[in-house]
Amino acid sequence: MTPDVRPLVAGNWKMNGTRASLDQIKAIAAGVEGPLSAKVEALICPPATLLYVATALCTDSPLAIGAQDCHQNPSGAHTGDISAEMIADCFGTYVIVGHSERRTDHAETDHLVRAKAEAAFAAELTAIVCIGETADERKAGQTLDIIKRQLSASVPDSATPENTVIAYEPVWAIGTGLTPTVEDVEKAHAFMRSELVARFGDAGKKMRILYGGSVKPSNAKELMGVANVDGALIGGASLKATDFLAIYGAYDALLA
Ligand SMILES: O=C[C@H](O)COP(=O)(O)O
Repeated sequence: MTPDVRPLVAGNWKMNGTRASLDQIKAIAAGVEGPLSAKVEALICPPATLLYVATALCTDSPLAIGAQDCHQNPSGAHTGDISAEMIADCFGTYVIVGHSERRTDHAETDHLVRAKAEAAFAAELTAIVCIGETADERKAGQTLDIIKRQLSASVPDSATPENTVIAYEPVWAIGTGLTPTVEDVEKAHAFMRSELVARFGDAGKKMRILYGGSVKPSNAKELMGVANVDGALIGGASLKATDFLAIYGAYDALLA
């Protein structure tokens, strides 16, 4: 955790979820009602097909709804893409950009990810900019070099604590059940904090840095308790309301 920074517990549903899954969103929205919501923010990013109906379900809820990607342009001939403006038009407030699955499946570069984050800012969305090393890069001892390059190249100069969240997701930890040691998470997050402060000054002290990669109810308290870990980006465990809420609820003990 970082002093005076409101953590964010975010779920990324990836390419999962149909209308039947809206019951999980309803349960999460109901589950995050209560005193903890003043201290910890909750977000679900369903597939784009569910975005509008999900925001409609959450109008009176502290649960925020976001999207998983946006195009870098505001409109135009880009079949199959959605713009940041369209997400805002559906009342989404966040968009994930640069997830490693997009970097791999769609060959997204740091330069493109930065342009997408800028498009998000223009539509008054908060961008969750994802970074993280692969297993080979880790084995080669390049973790901090990769983090440094991706942070510097993917995060726009106009980033602020309000419009930007960083999500550190070691690629080898995503969906594998593997997580870095607490010491490794602490080291990576301390490094990102120092890089953000060097670039953005005081604003860099307040920018949230999430950890993502096999976060589960069983390891949430330990991971969320690490210095400079300001929440989680959760894949698989966010699909079930009970698991998501158990992770969110880990802050009950951490903030007690
Ligand atoms: O965006 C979320 C991450 O890729 C983590 O996924 P996971 O929790 O299934 O490992």
